Amino acid sequence: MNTLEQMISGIQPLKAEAVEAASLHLDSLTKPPGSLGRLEDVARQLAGISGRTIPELGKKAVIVMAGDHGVCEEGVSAFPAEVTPQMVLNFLNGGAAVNVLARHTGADVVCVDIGVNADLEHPQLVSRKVRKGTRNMAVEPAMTEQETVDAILAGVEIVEELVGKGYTMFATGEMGIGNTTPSSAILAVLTGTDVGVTVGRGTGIDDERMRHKQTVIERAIERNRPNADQPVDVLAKVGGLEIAGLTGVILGAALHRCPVIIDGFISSAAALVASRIAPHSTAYMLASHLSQEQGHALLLEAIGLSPMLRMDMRLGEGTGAVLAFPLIEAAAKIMQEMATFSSAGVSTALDSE
Ligand SMILES: Cc1cc2ncn([C@H]3O[C@H](COP(=O)(O)O)[C@@H](O)[C@H]3O)c2cc1C
Ligand SMILES: O=C(O)c1cccnc1
Repeated sequence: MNTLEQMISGIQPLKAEAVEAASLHLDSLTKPPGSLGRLEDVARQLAGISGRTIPELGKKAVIVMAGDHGVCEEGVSAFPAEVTPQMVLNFLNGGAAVNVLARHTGADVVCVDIGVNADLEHPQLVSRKVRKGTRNMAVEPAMTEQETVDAILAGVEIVEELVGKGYTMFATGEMGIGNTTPSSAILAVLTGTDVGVTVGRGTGIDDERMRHKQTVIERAIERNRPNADQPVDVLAKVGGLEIAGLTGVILGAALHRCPVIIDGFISSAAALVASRIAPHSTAYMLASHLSQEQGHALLLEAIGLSPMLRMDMRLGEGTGAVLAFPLIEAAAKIMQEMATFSSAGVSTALDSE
């Protein structure tokens, strides 16, 4: 994999024959047709992704991309930027919410420094720093196009390495104080929606600060004039390093025919960009939960995804996505373990033979 263009051209649609074969298998199992609802949709999707009627899942990882944001200078978050590197150390020591939930669901946490504004060293840290934080997008473009492409390709490469180590399923996670601000900007630009609708409370800002956050985002869009038809331009001008890295993770998962579970608002902004860069990539995505962040429902709708869980969470880190892992695995087990009408000697519906 060399360039963004080569990578994009490698992303293929789902295998239609495997989806069809999975549908037939689902209807042969000892249950009324369709009665397992969205688990059946997931089973069909897993078949189309892997090309195997009966999917087999291996190791799973949540990739937590961490980066800082120049726009924090404008006072858009309830927390100071120093929290980003502090939380990275917390991830590496296993103490953050995503670590607990990933342990609970049997997933590994892969923590990546893609753009933290601090010198970090730790044996478990994946160091892929593109630069120390973005520039303040309210003043100038957050990143150059080259920095943006470098961050995307870093995400693709991390997935590639994990695939080589036997990982078959990925979840997106992120840490970056201020990152709901670029996420709202991306949503506004790529969907042509007013910032008043896409802005949200993030870590918990009050009404006054949220109005200020809205004007900061509006100023960033006005100053930088991102081209809505060029998703990489949007990502560069009003995005973030961890968002670009996650766009790469999602594209990398699609390239390697692996399911990728999308977390909350920020991860979904990365997914929206991925869907605009490579429309086939959406078929590899599963939306885990509906975040409380205003704008998340609109964001998922813009990608064409429907969330599996409603837990009123608004944390990020990949916390919602790792909680959805067992549901995906449950769908695969239905395909692997359920008896068919003929094997179990159960009568089929009245109007069939
Ligand atoms: C201790 C702490 C842990 C977090 N883990 C995720 N976030 C979440 O909050 C940030 C986005 O919200 P905003 O745009 O308002 O800054 C991101 O870092 C996101 O991952 C956290 C935030 C804090 C304070
Ligand atoms: O939905 C999210 O990912 C989210 C929402 C608020 C703050 N941080 C993350």
